[in-house]
Amino acid sequence: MADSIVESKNQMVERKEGIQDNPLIEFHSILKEAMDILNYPDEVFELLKEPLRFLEVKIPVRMDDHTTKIFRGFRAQHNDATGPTKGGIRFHTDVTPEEVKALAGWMSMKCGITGLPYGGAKGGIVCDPRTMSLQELERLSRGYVRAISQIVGPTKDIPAPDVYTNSQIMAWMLDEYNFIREFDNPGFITGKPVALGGSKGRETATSKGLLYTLQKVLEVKNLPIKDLKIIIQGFGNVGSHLALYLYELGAKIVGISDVLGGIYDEKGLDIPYLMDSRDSFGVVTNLFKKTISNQELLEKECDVLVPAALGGQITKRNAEKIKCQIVLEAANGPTTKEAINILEEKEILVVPDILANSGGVIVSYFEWCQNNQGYYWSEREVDEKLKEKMETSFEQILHVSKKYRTNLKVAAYIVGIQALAETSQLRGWIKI
Ligand SMILES: NC(=O)C1=CN([C@@H]2O[C@H](COP(=O)(O)OP(=O)(O)OC[C@H]3O[C@@H](n4cnc5c(N)ncnc54)[C@H](O)[C@@H]3O)[C@@H](O)[C@H]2O)C=CC1
Ligand SMILES: O=C(O)CCC(=O)C(=O)O
Repeated sequence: MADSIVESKNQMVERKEGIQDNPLIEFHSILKEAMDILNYPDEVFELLKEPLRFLEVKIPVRMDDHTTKIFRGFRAQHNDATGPTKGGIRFHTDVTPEEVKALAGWMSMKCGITGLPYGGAKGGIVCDPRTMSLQELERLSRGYVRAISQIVGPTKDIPAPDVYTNSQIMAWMLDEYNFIREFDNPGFITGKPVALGGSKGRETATSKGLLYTLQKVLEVKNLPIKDLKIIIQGFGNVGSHLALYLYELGAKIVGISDVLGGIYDEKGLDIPYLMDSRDSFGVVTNLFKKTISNQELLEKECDVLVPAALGGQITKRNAEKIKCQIVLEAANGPTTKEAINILEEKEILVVPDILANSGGVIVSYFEWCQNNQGYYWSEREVDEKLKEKMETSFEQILHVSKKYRTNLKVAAYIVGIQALAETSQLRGWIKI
């Protein structure tokens, strides 16, 4: 969710254009391909294909009209061999158990790739925060924490923001947790406001990480960033900040979109204006008369296409029509395995989510470290450490992709799986 929540009820009709395949099946299929290359026994696949723990809860919330609504929530903890589990919480009408399980698995991969002392987790609540008041959202956030409090905590499982959640929601969740556990460590949750122990640089960390990854890719491809034509799907926390960084470096952002549709201008869009004009849910296209659909936007010609909204956006149904040189996966799971194969045949490079968008969890880790030591870093320190981790992870995955002659997606899984398999073996859970 974008930076702050304002109390606005978005009455516009949402155009559901995403083509959502089953993300858990997606996770399994690439997991299997990577395991086959590693020649790991089936027991490793059996261990990693589903989370070790999955909790489904019902959250009764008193609504402003005095009725009680029961919300469905989930928390999946994929693997805690390496350390506590870690991952965001999504508020969305389409959240499903399969999606949360896949997202938790992807979090494990990210933590393995970047060498964080965590396994993956993810949470979700089936709700439409755009139609709820601030008070209803606060009661829902607090209710969720009460419902999952037994299985989370600063040394067990550490939540963070994801789609349609933000630092204010993290603050309410922290406050509720501190009621339940008296005063526990603020490291129970990350992505908090800086005034409550949040890290400088967390708000923009995912976008910064994407920028550092893209810069490495462009270096390899010998492409200057200036005047590159870029399209970004999704203009929330991740998409909008990335757009601004690229715009400031001289790239031409020719298209952006939000849940209502897209805008496109081959002369380039005024990103600072769009940033100032978007609402707290990352919606800005409602201010324009001439819009196109999200699917049309994805199919426009550009150099770099950045899906930064939801999963399952580029599939076998539209991959043939994608016209770019690089797909930079900012969202989790935006490109299906079948689509990646089609894009590869078209010589389009797919930079995988579990590498490219790991800046968020990296700075969340920095936030947790700062909370644990009670000593806080400058934005510059955070940024330098983030850049170093992003670049090292990219180099490692590039190396593995060359070694095994495979694409970056499978290479990223290989690195993530190896890290998890090593700690799981050391604990005596599996034998590789
Ligand atoms: N926030 C973070 O730190 C991280 C986020 N991600 C991933 O990045 C993606 C975006 O997350 P945030 O920017 O944080 O979310 P956000 O809630 O701030 O923004 C979401 C954006 O996507 C748009 N959107 C929603 N549904 C859409 C649809 N069907 N078609 C097109 N646009 C749609 C919204 O209008 C909004 O502009 C998600 O996939 C998330 O899991 C990944 C790593 C970390
Ligand atoms: O910051 C975190 O801990 C998790 C961020 C997240 O949910 C993600 O990378 O998908």
